Amino acid sequence: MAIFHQYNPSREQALEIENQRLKSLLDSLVEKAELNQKTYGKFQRLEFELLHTAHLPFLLNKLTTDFKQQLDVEHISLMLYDPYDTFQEILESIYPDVAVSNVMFTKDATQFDAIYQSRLEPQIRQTNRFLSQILFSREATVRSFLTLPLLRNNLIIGSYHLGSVNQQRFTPEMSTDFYAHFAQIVSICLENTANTEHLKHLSLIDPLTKTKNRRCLYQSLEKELARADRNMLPLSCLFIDIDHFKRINDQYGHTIGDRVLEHIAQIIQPNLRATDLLARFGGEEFTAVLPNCDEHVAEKISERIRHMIGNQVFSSNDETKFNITCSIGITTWNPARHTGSKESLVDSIIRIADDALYEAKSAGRNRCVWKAFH
Ligand SMILES: Nc1nc2c(ncn2[C@@H]2O[C@H](COP(=O)(O)OP(=O)(O)OP(=O)(O)O)[C@@H](O)[C@H]2O)c(=O)[nH]1
Repeated sequence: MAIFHQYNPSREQALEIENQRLKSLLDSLVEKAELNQKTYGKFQRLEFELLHTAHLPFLLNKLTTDFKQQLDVEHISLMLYDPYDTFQEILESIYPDVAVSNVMFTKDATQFDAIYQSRLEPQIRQTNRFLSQILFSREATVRSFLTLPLLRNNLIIGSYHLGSVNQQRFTPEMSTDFYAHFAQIVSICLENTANTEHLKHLSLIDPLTKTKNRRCLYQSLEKELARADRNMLPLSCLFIDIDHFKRINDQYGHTIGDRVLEHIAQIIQPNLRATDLLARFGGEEFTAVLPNCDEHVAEKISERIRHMIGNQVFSSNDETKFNITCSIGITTWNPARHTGSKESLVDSIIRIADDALYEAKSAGRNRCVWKAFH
């Protein structure tokens, strides 16, 4: 028996409507997938850029400044947990000339509680003016923002904040999956870069006095001499040595001797400019490199340092007061005058400053001697 379906216009119509509905659903899914693909590609490019940024200040500036456009926000800030000043030490010691903007450092982990309460996950806000003023600058107009906790091994290491003038930029229904993944990469990059840079920093400083060490001195002196040569500017070098330091150790003990050395570095440092370099050459001997400084200024600075050290009153463990003196050897390299070979210039300048120091010691100590570069 043959079965004939009767033509049913309303059924056809319903199918057509259903067909249209499915088609537009499919279109919107395709559109969403394409958008996701685009967003995925964008975040991948950002993450790739981060992973290839080896220097801390450039990484920070990338995050807070360069990425504004790619992340489609007007304001970005970063708060880093820095209980031991590790980040700040790296920036100050390795990159004193590079400015970093919109980065806050905190020793107080409870500051992150104020941002995240107990939920350490991406959070979108639209009306929290109080928090937005803390996270971004006071003047910034922020109508919606996203806060991303930066975590390593379940511990917070920082917080990354994206702020928009547009209230619809971050809405509660928005998915934050891509941002959460991005925050993980940011955390890894920050931690890795900070660790590597911290090791670099430690390899260049003297642990006792926190001045630069001899390795750093040689590296910097080479660079500074090349710069002085390019700019035709004089460069002076000071060798500062405490007189009869052995007696301090013998009389008051090694710990007091160490404390004196720390103190001496603190006395010398404020007499130098930010572009000068102070290093512990070894033992009780410090070296200062003074770019763009002729012999007259170098002698004045040396005399001031010598007086300040001589006037300082030190105390032993049993509160016995004592003074110390120092001798300073100085030399100046002037590219306008010294047109000879530049080979072993670093060694020569150190040798001549050291010779000048030897002369100061031989002449009775507690004095500055300038010796011409030859
Ligand atoms: N406390 C302490 N002493 C150190 C350190 N490094 C070197 N010294 C001491 O510094 C002293 C240097 O002695 P000398 O080289 O004889 O020089 P000086 O006694 O300062 O005599 P002059 O330099 O000739 O005036 C030695 O006793 C070293 O043990 C250190 O890191 N801490």
